[in-house]
Amino acid sequence: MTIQVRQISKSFGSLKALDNVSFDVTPGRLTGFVGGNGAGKTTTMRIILGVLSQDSGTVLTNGTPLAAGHRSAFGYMPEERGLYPKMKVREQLVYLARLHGLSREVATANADALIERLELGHRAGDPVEQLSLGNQQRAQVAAALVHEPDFLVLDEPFSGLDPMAVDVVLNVLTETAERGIPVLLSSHQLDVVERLCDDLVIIAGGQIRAAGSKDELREQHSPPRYRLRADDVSAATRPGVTVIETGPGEVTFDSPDEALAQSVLADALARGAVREFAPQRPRLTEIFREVVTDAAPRDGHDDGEDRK
Ligand SMILES: Nc1ncnc2c1ncn2[C@@H]1O[C@H](COP(=O)(O)OP(=O)(O)OP(=O)(O)O)[C@@H](O)[C@H]1O
Repeated sequence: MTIQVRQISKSFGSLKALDNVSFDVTPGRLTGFVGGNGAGKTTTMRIILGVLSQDSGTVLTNGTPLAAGHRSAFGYMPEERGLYPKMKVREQLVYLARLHGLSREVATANADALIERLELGHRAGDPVEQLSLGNQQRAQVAAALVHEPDFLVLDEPFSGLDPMAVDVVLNVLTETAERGIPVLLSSHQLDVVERLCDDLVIIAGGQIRAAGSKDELREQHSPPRYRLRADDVSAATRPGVTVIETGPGEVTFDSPDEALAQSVLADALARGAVREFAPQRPRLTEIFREVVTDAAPRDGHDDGEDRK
């Protein structure tokens, strides 16, 4: 099942929080939804989940507009979280799964499996409010998954987690995606998203600035730049090639096409040993900066701090 967000717009008074937002969340892949404070991530997720209504636009699954009933099969980890603080972790997970119509046996089996996968076994009998924030967050992830959702939406699932907890949660999300469930997660931690996600959607000022697979985005936004480390790097000095940086035994250059870059490599090989030849791909942080600063902020769009 592919989730298709199509031309969603939403205003709060005079503030246009979302402006014609469109993107896909594909099964089997982790899609990272990235943007700064107030960019529109939570608003988009709430609209997908049906807890907030859009002014215009549609959310579709495989081409069919989403019906309210279908959304009950979604899993959601809201930004404001949402577990009952006084209820014990295991009891609460079983309860939530039962609310979605699962039998006691299946609900219990799912809860126990998630408790184990998220390494919460030692706290399963404690009320949520007694857990550390990181463990509460793991419990939230379990709550979003315990009823076997067919689409998973997580608002900032990694914020406040230590690196080991990030890995534990990530493994669970990757397994979920591998079972064919589309997973959309928002984050402002670009390094984490870069490591974890297959697809990216970049939003700023309520508009989608870039979307696609991590590799596609790197490809689209990379300058045609190469790095060569070799005995003799003088091959890069030739018409059509722009040398960006050079040092003993190494050179970074831009070449307008792959064939010309390959001829630099062939030449360098003819002259001696080549230790490295590779295209230089930009990091996500660089792409993000490029696509987000490309567009000036629009009137009335704040940084989201006033509401928090
Ligand atoms: N209920 C609301 N009433 C008024 N303005 C709102 C409301 N919800 C969101 N906004 C505004 O809409 C814009 C988008 O907010 P949103 O929470 O979707 O951003 P975000 O990308 O999730 O940001 P953050 O990372 O800070 O949570 C912000 O300017 C915010 O102040």
